Order: sequence, then structure tokens, then C-alpha cells
Amino acid sequence: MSNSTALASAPKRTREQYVAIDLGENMHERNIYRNNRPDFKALAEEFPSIKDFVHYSENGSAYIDFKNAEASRALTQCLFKKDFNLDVEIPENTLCPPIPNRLNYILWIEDLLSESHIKLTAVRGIDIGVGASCVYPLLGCATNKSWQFIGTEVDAESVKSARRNVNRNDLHGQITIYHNRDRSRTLPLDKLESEGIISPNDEFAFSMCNPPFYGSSDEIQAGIDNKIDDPAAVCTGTESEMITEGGEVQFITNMIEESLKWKNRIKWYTTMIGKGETLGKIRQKLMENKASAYCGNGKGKEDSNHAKPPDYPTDRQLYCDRIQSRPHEKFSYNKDGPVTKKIRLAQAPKSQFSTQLPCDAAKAQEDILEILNDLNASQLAVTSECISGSMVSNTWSRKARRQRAHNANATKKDDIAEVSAEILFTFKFDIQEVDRDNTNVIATWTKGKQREVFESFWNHVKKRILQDFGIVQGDRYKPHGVDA
Ligand SMILES: C[S@@+](CC[C@H](N)C(=O)[O-])C[C@H]1O[C@@H](n2cnc3c(N)ncnc32)[C@H](O)[C@@H]1O
Repeated sequence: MSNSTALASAPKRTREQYVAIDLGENMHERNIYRNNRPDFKALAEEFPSIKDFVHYSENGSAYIDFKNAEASRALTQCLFKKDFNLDVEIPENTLCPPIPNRLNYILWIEDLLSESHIKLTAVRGIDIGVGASCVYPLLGCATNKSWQFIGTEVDAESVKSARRNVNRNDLHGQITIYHNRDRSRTLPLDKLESEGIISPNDEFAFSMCNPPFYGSSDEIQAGIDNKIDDPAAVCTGTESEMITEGGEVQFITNMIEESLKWKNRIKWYTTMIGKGETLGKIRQKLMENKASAYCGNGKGKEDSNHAKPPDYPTDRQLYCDRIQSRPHEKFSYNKDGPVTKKIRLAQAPKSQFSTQLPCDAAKAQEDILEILNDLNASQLAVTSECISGSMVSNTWSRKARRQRAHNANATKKDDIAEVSAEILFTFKFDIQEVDRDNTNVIATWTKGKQREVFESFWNHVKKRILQDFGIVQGDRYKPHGVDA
């Protein structure tokens, strides 16, 4: 009997095991895997390479064994292909990157760039330690066609494999892999210049890094020994991928020190952090260098106690966002602007906005739908608690409304066809009734490139619904029984 048809009970999963592939609410709002587990059965039907690793439990649900290195590798390759049209080789015994987790970092960089309004002619990034798969540059360029990457790597075999992956996907025009022969260097811009890979005037929007976390193999073993459960997924990393002298604290410290030289040539310096205790040490290091810190609330979501990070460039910044329920954190900072010793906490860039209406859910839904229809929103899907849909063009700006009024003979559909066939963004309105006189409306930006466009759409919709209740924008609406 082949593995794929064997009937077996799915092994009980630890929470961590789900996180390795998952999904769930700690994923970025725009992560395609958020609450959207890969369909292993469909993958097995589409990709022969994974078929033998897909098992079925007695109730018919499909699963794979994440402790099997080959199965994990097959899954990663299928997701690369299915969701990003990328053909990727992952050599045996090298780190197999979980795509949902790696995609989160790319989305977070997108947010960071959009939130800080960086003005550069091209978005160029540096990935320190691309690994054999070259996962970040590949995902970054697949999801952002205008991005360019320099990927650095110290391991000669990984350099070769990363280059093969770039060439196999015809991305050599966007991604350059540099073999860094000096492990003590993290940002060798001088070497890149002397080898003619970049010019002295080249600027970078960001650097990113998933550093080797550990300082020694004993440290890895101690980590495994201290775990209550068995490791949920097999770890296939080589020594070079997992270990660096002084561990991640030293690696990131080197990065901070090198960044003092490059300053504003790289607008945001960012990194993953693997161990919870590292964050405090890195913050300390940044304080010594007189940088400010900004932190998310751990879920990539708004936290009302946290202030918003300022537009770039206003400060020296450390940006932290604990994005996984595992202790994986990222921080970024830029080293420009006035010096401050203050450490501030900040929310992650906003993808969600809310307001409260003085009515029940049915009335709120009716009002919102009326406005959305008036704005030519498309693909509307309505349930009692949620309205989702998309916008193909900006129909709410003053100019668009004037044009529509002027062109009174055109049908709404004609208007859309004239503007664009592509989706500008998708959205979701959750409608949560508190009581018959109070309903919360939460608008979420679920897909799209420009945060400001969604924000302006939300501001328009919010203004109109509030006006329906006689609440003029600028006045704060107070729920019943609440005094100022
Ligand atoms: C944890 S792996 C990350 C690989 C890949 N980016 C990923 O996320 O799956 C760290 C990588 O950094 C590389 N590395 C270690 N020190 C480096 C350095 N100083 N400069 C560039 N790469 C380095 C290692 O060889 C390894 O491939």
C-alpha cells in the first residue's frame, strides 16, 4: 500500500507544529496562508512530488508528517510553485524554509516601506544570508515585480544553489547573489562596490536577515533538551545556517555596528530574532547608539497603548514586531534624523480601522452596503456579520465623483471598465452588534499594495456612515451613556 493511501490516525499535533506551517491569527493580514491551511489532498493531486507524503486520517482529512525532512521539502517546493510560480531547488540537509513564515517577513517589509513613505526610484533590498533556497529574494520579487535584491551568503555551496534558483526562475535581472568570504562582515557594501556589483551612490530601501540563531551546537542541544514536547518539525539546517560565533546577539550587534558606517544608505535595517531574550540585549545596544525603538503588540495588530511610528525620516528607530506565537521577532531601525535616547512603543502599521454606530447590526449593514454599491464596489459577499469585496478603481475621490456627476449618461459599469480591470484592493467589514443601539464596524484591508488608498477609502466610507447618523466628522461619536 502506498503511503498516500495508507489509513492512519493523524498524529496529535502540538500547537507549535501548526505554527510551523500555519496560519492562524498571528499571520499577517495579507498573508495568503492566514486561516487558509494548504489543501494537502489538492496538492497531492496536482504535484506527483508530494503525493507519497500525504496521508489520510480515518475521518478522511489529509496531512503530512513535518518530522519527515523530505515531506517538508516537497511541501515547500509545491507551495513555491503553486502560489508564486517559482521552481526552487532545496538541497538535502539544508534549511527548508516554511513559506507562510517567510512570506510574513516580506509583507511586513512592504508595510514598513509604505508606512514610512520612502521615496527612492527603485526598491532595492539586501538579504543577509540568503541560504541555499534564496527564499526571501525569490518571494520578494515574485510578489513585488519592481523590487531588486542583493543576496549575500558565506557558504559556498549555498551560494551556488541560490544562484541556480535565481537563474532557473529568470530573476538574474532582479537578484544578485554575492559570495561573502568574511563571516565577520554582515553588510559588506564596500566589497560590493569594489567588485562592481553596486555603485557608491546606490541606496537601499531595506536590509533583512534571518541570522543563524545559535552560538554553538551545545546551545542547539540545550534548546532541544529544554523543550517539553518533541520538536514538532524536523530541522534540516547545516552548521553554517544554524550557528554563528556569539549567536544571534553578536550577529545583530555586528550589523548595528556596521550600520553606523552606512547610515542612511540603507533606510531600514531589519532582522528576525529567534530567541526572546535577544530583544532586550539588542535594545540595549541600540540605546547605546542612541536609537529609538518601536514595537508591535505581538500580533501585527494595533495596540491602543502604543504610539504610531513616525514617517521616515524623523528619528533613529528600532522597529520590533513579535509576529509569531513562537519567539520569532523582527526589528528594524534606521539611523537618520535627530538623536534621541527615548525608547517608545509603537503599533505595527495599521491594516484595520473601526468605528461605532448608534444602531443595530442590520441597519449598519444596510447603510454600508448602500455606500459600497454607490461606490461601485465589486465582488460583494454579504453575511449577517460581514461584508467583503473589492475596489477596482478610486471611485470615492472628489475628482472621481465630479467626473461621474458630469458623465451622467454613463452607467456605473461603464465607469469601471474605463478605469481599470485590475483590483486595487480587497476589504472586509466586520459588523458586530453590541446591543440594539450600538454596533461596532471594523474595516480590514485584506489585499492590495497601497495602504494610503485603503485608508482614504475607509475615511470616505466612515464619514458617510457617520453623516447618516448626523455625526459630523471631527466630532467624536460617543456611545450612549458615555460622557466626554
Ligand atoms: C538561518 S539561515 C537563513 C537562510 C534563509 N535566509 C532562510 O530564511 O531560510 C542563515 C544563513 O546566513 C548565512 N550566513 C551566516 N553568516 C553570514 C554572513 N556574515 N554573511 C552572509 N551570510 C551569512 C548562513 O550560511 C545561512 O545560510
